[in-house]
Amino acid sequence: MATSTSQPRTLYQKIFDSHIVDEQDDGTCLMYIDRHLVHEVTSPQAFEGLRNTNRRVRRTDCTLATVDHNIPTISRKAYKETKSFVDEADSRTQCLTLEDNVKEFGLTFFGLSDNRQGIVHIIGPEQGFTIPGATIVCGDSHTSTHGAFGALAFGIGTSEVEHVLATQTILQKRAKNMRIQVDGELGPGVTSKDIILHVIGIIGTAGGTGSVVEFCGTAIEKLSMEARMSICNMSIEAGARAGLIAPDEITYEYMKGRPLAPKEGKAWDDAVRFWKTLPSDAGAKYDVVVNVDAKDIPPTITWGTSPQDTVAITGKVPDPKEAKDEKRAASITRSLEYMGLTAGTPMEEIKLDKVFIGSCTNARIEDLRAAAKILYGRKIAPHIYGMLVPGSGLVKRQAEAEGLDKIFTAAGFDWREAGCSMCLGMNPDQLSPGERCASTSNRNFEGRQGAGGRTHLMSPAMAAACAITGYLTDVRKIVAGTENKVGPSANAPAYEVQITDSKAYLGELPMAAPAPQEPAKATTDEDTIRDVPASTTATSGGGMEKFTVLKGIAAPLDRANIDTDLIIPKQFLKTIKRTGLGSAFMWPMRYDTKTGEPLPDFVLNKAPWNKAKIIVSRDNWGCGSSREHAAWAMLDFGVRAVVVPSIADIHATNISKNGIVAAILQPEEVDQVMQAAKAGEEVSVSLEEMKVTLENGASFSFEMNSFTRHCLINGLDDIDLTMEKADRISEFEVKRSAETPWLDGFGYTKAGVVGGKLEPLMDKAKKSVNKVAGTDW
Ligand SMILES: CC(C)[C@H](C(=O)O)[C@@H](O)C(=O)O
Ligand code: SF4
Repeated sequence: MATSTSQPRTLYQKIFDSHIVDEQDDGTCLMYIDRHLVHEVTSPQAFEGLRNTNRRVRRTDCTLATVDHNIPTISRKAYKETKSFVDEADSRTQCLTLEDNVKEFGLTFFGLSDNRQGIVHIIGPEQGFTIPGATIVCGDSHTSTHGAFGALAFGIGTSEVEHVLATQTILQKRAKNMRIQVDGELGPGVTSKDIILHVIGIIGTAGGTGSVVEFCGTAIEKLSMEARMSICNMSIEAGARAGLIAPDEITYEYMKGRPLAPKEGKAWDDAVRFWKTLPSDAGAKYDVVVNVDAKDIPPTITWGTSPQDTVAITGKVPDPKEAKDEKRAASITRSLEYMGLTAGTPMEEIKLDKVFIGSCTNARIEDLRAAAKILYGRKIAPHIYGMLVPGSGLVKRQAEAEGLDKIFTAAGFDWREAGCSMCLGMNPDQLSPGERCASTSNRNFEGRQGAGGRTHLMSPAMAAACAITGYLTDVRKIVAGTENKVGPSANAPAYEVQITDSKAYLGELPMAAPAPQEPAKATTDEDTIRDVPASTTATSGGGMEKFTVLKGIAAPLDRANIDTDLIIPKQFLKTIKRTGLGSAFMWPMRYDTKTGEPLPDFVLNKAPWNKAKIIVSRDNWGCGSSREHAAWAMLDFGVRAVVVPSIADIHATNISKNGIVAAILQPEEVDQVMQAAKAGEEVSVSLEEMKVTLENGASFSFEMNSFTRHCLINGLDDIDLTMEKADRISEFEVKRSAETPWLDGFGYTKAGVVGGKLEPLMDKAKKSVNKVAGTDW
């Protein structure tokens, strides 16, 4: 089915249309993928799949791998090899497994000995691997970050990672177009992080579900690339499939000279000419438009356990009595309890234990500069532990060249090595139960930074202000010297820092050649889920069983926004297998997080629901991370269907790839299924009739894309189906090479390094001076 190109189109539609390899009548498209980023958590099972089927990686030149989630952020001075450097056994196994896989499949890899290693969403843009107009995927939900370049970038699950590795394509349906327009001037102390938190507060964590969001307006156009990345990064927290910002002169200036960007000369000129055709046409239609006035955005933080729980720093903890309905009141009450907060408390009276400045949202050089501006000449409060984790080895080097590390350490921060760190705590950087943290990361879910930990999201400048007073703090007061808490020097001297060009280190090669590794040892399932009692249900273990009609007990999980961190928390993501995760399903709600003992009152621990085949829940089921482990845990527990009013996009794909059906019903219909589930009645889900039926005869229809239904009913592996289209993919590649040749092949040469030393790139670096104290926001 050809798409008409005569109509005005959005940026999203243009990129989508130009990447279609094949389209079926039901709108399912085979989309070509230009760039694939790979990390250690979501790739082991995908490589195993390739190995089991004797498949190779189709485009090694378009695939870039790094380690980021599991690695310790302690000094690497003593690093010799991963085997002895990563203490925790399961983390070590995942890191070593990736090292083995990149060797076996011939991929470019930034390992622990490479200065270019870092969080996957920081290194892609840094290297120029992220390119306007491209399609970019990674087994990670924050792939949306790369949309800041006008690239269509989205997170995928592990089955899709395998699909992309094998075929360089992915199956996609067209999303809705949503425009979020932010016009006007931002107030003092307001940053791009405040913009995105404010927007999520308005539209909610499901506001963007099924849509690709384009951010535009004068406030967005003025932002730097790094600030734009923070916004697109968190579009996944708004439920969007992807976030986009049209490329412009700021984009081209950022890209120029990066190792993998088109080289200056004809290649560069051709690429820029092409990129200039990408912005949305005048008159392009959007399904939803949200307008925001920049002056209405305050410095914004979160108070609760969802990124939509936002409040101005000058505000108060919300009162459930003022909630719009009972469901919202119940959810506020639950969040307040978890967060240890009392309704009506002024936010600035809330005392903190830790401050984390890091993550793929806010660990770039400009974020560090913003924090340094506030911290210069000041000390963090005595009761605070402050952790500063640069997003990549190159960001770290850059910060050190500018003297920022000295500002941080003089203030009392711990200056670490690059990685995801306490954003998610898959490594040792974690909150202890009850600890409260000001964090520049993107998720404040229950247990996100450590079981029982409490997270308040905010910008780097705000986090720095919080570190100084030890309380949630309005950064504007620090700048004005009017804060009234523990004493920073109100008259901290103005400080000027030489800011070197942030491309100065891009040509660098690894610190040392990694030592040869022994093959990785497989983690046992017992190791991975050692604290959890065994599942009472049979383990199906991966594969895709046919689905026609399912009848069984439905377990009621009567709450909205059950995120994938709740479905399966981080400690269970360290497995390199797909099986054995059933006993970890819904772990934070199912077990006492301190003792690991099952909570007898939790529905999945009680008959008859401990044998549930169906889950009934509320809005936005499966939001958050792209971890397919959530689907594997459900399957292993015995769940083959979910009945919900809405479901997050990536999770929906993940469960369908594992033979689990999502029946999306109207909220009132879900109410009835919920009642039946609570009564312990059996529910039937028929994919043949596309109906959910209750024991009392009530029956509700649901819809599903016909290709997904066909695969589910027949238990088909879509990699096999795509492999049949190999000729079409090859034809597409020939066309791509002719039209956009800069997308082919890796640009790494030794050009950036002469005799082991940096080329004059460093000398060429523009030097600029930036005031780092005062009010120059
Ligand atoms: C581990 C990975 C699957 C996950 C994601 O998809 O987002 C992680 O990066 C996160 O932030 O929760
Ligand atoms: S959100 Fe956190 S854990 Fe996920 S990729 Fe970003 S830094 Fe890593």
